[in-house]
Amino acid sequence: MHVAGLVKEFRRVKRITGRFGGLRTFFSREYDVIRAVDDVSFDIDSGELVGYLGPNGAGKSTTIKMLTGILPPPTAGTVTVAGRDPARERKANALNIGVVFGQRSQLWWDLPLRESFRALRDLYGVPSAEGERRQRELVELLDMAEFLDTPVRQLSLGQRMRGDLAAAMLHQPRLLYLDEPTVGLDVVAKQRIREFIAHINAELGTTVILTTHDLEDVEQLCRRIILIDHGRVLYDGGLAELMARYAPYRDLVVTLAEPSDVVVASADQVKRDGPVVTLRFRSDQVKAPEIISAVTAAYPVVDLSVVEPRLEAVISQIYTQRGLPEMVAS
Ligand SMILES: Nc1ncnc2c1ncn2[C@@H]1O[C@H](COP(=O)(O)OP(=O)(O)OP(=O)(O)O)[C@@H](O)[C@H]1O
Repeated sequence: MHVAGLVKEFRRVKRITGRFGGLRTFFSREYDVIRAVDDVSFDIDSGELVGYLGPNGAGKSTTIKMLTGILPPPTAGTVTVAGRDPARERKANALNIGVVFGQRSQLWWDLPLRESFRALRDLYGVPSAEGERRQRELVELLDMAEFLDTPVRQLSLGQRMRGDLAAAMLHQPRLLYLDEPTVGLDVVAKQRIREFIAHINAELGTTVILTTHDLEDVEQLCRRIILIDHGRVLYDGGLAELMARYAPYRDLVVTLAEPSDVVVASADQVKRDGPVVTLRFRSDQVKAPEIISAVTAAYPVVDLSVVEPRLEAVISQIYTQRGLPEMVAS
């Protein structure tokens, strides 16, 4: 997939307030232009699993919609998916891709899942024996046998999401777009969905583009992330590299036999709460055992643990200051 200089602008009628505002807005010819995607470029190779992340309103869904061809051609720039322009070759592109929008089901509300699956297999022209085999596999992987004959409207959110994922995979697309596939799910249901995503990526080689606000999804699944804000790419690279660059430290949390400050070389005390002291050290310059030895040699230690920086801390700082920080403070 190749995306170059992608721009999408929306025109929105300017709202007029005051007397007869609603009516005047209705007849108005004045527009505001919203640049939802602003010069985005990236390449994604076959078999990658990439997190496409950003705060609310960053332009993620708009990008995904252009990649799937749901939206008309972009304001500027190009998108090529498997050699095709998705907006102009929508049908051919559809055979190559699967899409799941977590907030909105693609299934037929009144039909049982089994019927929805059959209709989709027909729609995509999947030969019936092959379709049956894939369906059986998906039903097993997502543990759906119990509710296969239940109308979609009666399914729980977790069941419905599993149904949507299976529906998107029945024609075995090379590329799967997932827009918040775990939104609103409990921890067990989220875990099941994550395992499924990891499975299809590893076993079928499906390329996955994942949009989510759940950073545990990202930590567990993505090696690479593309981070956007205000329609622009802030970061495109490895998750490990992001952490190493912006949070190259570890915390050693020590509980002492009695309250005291701790002074050791190569680590700074960043917090003290009674006998519990937090020491921070650069993990690229000094190893945890060295700090632990120094502390235990000089202080009566009751308990200790090493705490890794959280992706959440890095991402929330990037969102708050709307750009990449020098280094994340905490
Ligand atoms: N059809 C549309 N008409 C006008 N403006 C739109 C339209 N779709 C999106 N926008 C605007 O474009 C911007 C980006 O929206 P988009 O839905 O792509 O963000 P997002 O990153 O997916 O956000 P979220 O995480 O909240 O889903 C927002 O300011 C939004 O209001």
